[in-house]
Amino acid sequence: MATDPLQKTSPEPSVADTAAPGHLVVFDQVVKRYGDHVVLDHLDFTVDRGQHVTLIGPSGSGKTTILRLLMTLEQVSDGVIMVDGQSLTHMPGPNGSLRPANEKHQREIRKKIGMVFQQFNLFPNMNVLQNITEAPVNVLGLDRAEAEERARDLLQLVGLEEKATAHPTQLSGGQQQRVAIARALAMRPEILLLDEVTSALDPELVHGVLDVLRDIAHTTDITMLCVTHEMNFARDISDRVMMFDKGKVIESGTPEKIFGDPDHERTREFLGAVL
Ligand SMILES: Nc1ncnc2c1ncn2[C@@H]1O[C@H](COP(=O)(O)OP(=O)(O)OP(=O)(O)O)[C@@H](O)[C@H]1O
Repeated sequence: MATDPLQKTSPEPSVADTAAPGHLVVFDQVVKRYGDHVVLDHLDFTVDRGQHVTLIGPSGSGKTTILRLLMTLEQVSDGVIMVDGQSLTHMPGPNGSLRPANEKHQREIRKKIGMVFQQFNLFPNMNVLQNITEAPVNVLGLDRAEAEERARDLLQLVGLEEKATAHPTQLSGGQQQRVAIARALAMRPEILLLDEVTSALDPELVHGVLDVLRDIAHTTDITMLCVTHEMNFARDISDRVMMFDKGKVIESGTPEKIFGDPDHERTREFLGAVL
């Protein structure tokens, strides 16, 4: 019988084995600037373990930047990000001081986070199985046989068990994106970041990918942060929807509240344009 692909079977190196109670993700007065352009403006929000949070808002409001900061693809200009009780942005310095986190510190915390991008970013020279096992073997140090078993379970989860030896160019965009989802999950992340994962797909391929993600949202306890323009999907999977404008959360609430009866005029305008 296939094992649950999202169930942890062996202990993996973790920086926070003594996981702090409380919020899994904390943004505390986070500022991100590019030159004079303030993209995130003293942003505060939290995400609890197991929550599914969707970020919506106009183009350029800073949604992708939030995911890229969590993935440490970008660094904060100011403020603190905490993940599972540990600072992603800072580390202890001399004499009890704090200094900006270095790459090694961030790499350990980032093991808790997986991301799926708009462009699938699969390794073109590797087959599907190799794409999924590469990081578990090389980053987590997992035994190859165990990584392959995990990968096959995940291929079943995303409905691609027949494609293990195919190369990315032999797959449709929707299939490639489902491989990318399996690849992110193969690291057994606690947090899954989804950045407009269907935006690059032909319309007829969108449903297959969203169905897989709905399934994951409804059947696992993974925490999700999702940037999407698929409002029905957001409604289906979200515990909370956060509406962004100009680098700030202008309102936040259940999907029923935000999609049904938003408080903010800007939210009504935005939803009027996209729904
Ligand atoms: N590397 C960069 N250098 C300069 N400006 C950047 C960089 N990355 C992002 N920006 C700017 O930051 C702002 C926020 O970008 P971000 O991608 O986070 O927005 P978004 O809300 O995700 O938008 P979209 O819905 O269009 O993806 C934009 O004005 C963008 O041009």
